[in-house]
Amino acid sequence: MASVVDLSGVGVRRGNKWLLDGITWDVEEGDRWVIIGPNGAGKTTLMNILSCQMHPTTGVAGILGEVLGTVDVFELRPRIGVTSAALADRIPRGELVRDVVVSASYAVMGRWREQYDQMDHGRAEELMQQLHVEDLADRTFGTLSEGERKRVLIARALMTDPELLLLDEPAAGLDIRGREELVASLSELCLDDHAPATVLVTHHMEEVPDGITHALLMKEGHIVAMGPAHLVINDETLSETFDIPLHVTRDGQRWAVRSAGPQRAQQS
Ligand SMILES: Nc1ncnc2c1ncn2[C@@H]1O[C@H](COP(=O)(O)OP(=O)(O)OP(=O)(O)O)[C@@H](O)[C@H]1O
Repeated sequence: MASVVDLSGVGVRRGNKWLLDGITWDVEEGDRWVIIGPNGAGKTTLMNILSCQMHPTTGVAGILGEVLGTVDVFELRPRIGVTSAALADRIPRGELVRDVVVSASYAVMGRWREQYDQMDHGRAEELMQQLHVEDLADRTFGTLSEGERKRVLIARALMTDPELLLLDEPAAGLDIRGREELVASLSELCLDDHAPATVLVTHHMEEVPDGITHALLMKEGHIVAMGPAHLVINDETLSETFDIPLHVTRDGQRWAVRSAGPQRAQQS
């Protein structure tokens, strides 16, 4: 399997602070990673390196076989699909859903005069079906629920057939139904052999979809644990990551976590 991400000793420094420190990590084709960590752990900074929006201060960041700093990032970025809240904010609210998806072919937000061919439209239709938003194709983005928007953005991120898919807190701000529908869509994606290597960031174990193969736990800019998800995610590693005693359970393919502190001890 080829390396999609190959980080070696990556650090990012701003002022006196190391936002990332000594990150050595490989993502291979077919991998589906979840990155878990508390607020301020450095997850978004790491995603900014992966999406070629930021260069490391130290170390070597290999992305899709190229080394950041030695390659034109404008050639690399179209090979990477990204969804994030920051990106969602930049989508014009009056844009039709079908145009939000198809316009990714030209890496534009807000369709103007670009011409798309039948293949582009066919691909957009296929992805809207895959993400269960085909019935929303003629609605404007601004009229969608938060959960619907998130699924449309994933369809858009897949439009260019990326080799790496980055999902930064895809379920943030959703109610339980929205979260469950999104996690179901993400599970389908993660279990699809043809889907690109995927890295998903979340704070919540309940949002980890079926099909995730690996986990990277981080805090204060460094890695606490990483490896196959079923080996890495446990009471000890999660408690260390979040600095609080935690108890994690797995029911079927879904994870759940709760405090293992004094309250729980008193109840039992
Ligand atoms: N340009 C900057 N200068 C100084 N500090 C920064 C800068 N950008 C981010 N930070 C700090 O770096 C740390 C890591 O930020 P980052 O956004 O990567 O964390 P995160 O894990 O994504 O957090 P959250 O879960 O809250 O989104 C935070 O403490 C943040 O305040």
